[in-house]
Order: sequence, then structure tokens, then C-alpha cells
Amino acid sequence: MPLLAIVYFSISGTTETLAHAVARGAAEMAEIALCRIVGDDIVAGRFRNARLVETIDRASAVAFGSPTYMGGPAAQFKAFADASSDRWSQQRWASKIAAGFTTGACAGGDQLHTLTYFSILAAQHGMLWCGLDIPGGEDPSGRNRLGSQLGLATHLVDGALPQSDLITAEYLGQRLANMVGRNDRVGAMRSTFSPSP
Ligand SMILES: Cc1cc2nc3c(=O)[nH]c(=O)nc-3n(C[C@H](O)[C@H](O)[C@H](O)COP(=O)(O)O)c2cc1C
Repeated sequence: MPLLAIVYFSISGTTETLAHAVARGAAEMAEIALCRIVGDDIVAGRFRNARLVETIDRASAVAFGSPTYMGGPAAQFKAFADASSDRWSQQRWASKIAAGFTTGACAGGDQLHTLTYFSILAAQHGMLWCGLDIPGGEDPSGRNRLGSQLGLATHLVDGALPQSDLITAEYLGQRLANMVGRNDRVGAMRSTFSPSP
């Protein structure tokens, strides 16, 4: 099975709950590596967890997750992103599928900026972006509650994530795993039909 790496930072557990929901959604179609960024990964301001970065090397897909902090990804996530620059210089992660999820205290707490950052990070790495194909306000089960199609945006309601956000996270995981299958099949066809060197 293809490997899905879910790379996320979380302090009070909301983003972690979303990461687990993304994992549940993908579990039937992908092997899952839950990669939580922790404070100890950052030494003298630099992200130093080589194992986490190597897990992404082996993955076919990556889900990026961070709470929205001050209108963007948390600094701990950004430290990880900055440490990926050696992979960027050789485009080692090119053609992997990528998606993103975030949370915040407010419904309109600038989560879009965090998701935009994730998509730019993916583009820098030559990855293929997987958004949500659920029109906000149109889904009978209330998925994509906040109407964010770039990725999953959520917020706490009465101190907890609504069930609709969790099922959207599961759906995002399922969609990501589906796309990996498709991407891998196209890759296999390309190598079958490409002329030998
Ligand atoms: C330093 C800091 C900055 C924050 N900035 C925002 C923000 O810009 N927008 C927002 O909606 N919530 C903001 N929040 C709220 C967090 O996104 C929210 O508490 C989230 O659930 C934390 O995620 P976690 O439980 O995974 O740690 C901020 C929280 C902190 C601690």
C-alpha cells in the first residue's frame, strides 16, 4: 500500500484530532505515518528531526496540518517547512500528492492563509495539490462547513470540533488516498510507455 505521511503540529490537541480523522479516512487504501512535530524537534531555532523528513521521502502523499496562529501556520510547522529546503533544491518530493488542514478559534480566523501557505509549500516542492471537492453549504451531511475548497478549515464551537469537521477530515484522507492510487497508476503507465534511454 502507498504511504501517507500526516505531518502536523498541535499543542492542545485539536489539530491532532483532525490528523487522526484524516488517517481514518485513508486507512483502507494507504499505510499511515502520523508525524507530529514537537518542540524538541527544534534545536537552536532549527528543525532537526531527520527521521520525520525521511518518512516523507518514502511517502506517496503528504497531509500538512497546523493550527492557525496569528493568521498563518504555527512557527513550529514553519521550522519544519524551512528544514525541507534541501529536499526542495533537488525536488525530491516532486509529484507526491499533498493536502492541508487547519483549525482556529474563530470561524473566519484567517485559516485560508494557513492553507494557502501549505499549497505554496507543496508547489515549491513540485507536489500535486489535492483540495476538497465539496461545495460549501451544499452537502447534505454538512461537510466543508466553512466552505473552504483549498483544504480543510475548521474552528472550535463551544470548545470542540463539530462532527461535520471530523467527517470532512475523514473525507479528505479518503480523497488523498484515492488520488495516490490514481497518481501511481499514471506513473506506472508512463514508465511502461516511455522510450528506453
Ligand atoms: C499564539 C496563538 C495564535 C492564534 N492565532 C489564531 C488565529 O490567527 N486565528 C484563529 O482563528 N485562531 C487562532 N488561535 C487559536 C488556535 O488556532 C486554536 O486554539 C487551535 O485550536 C489550536 O490548535 P491545537 O489544539 O491543535 O493546538 C491562536 C492561538 C494561539 C495560541
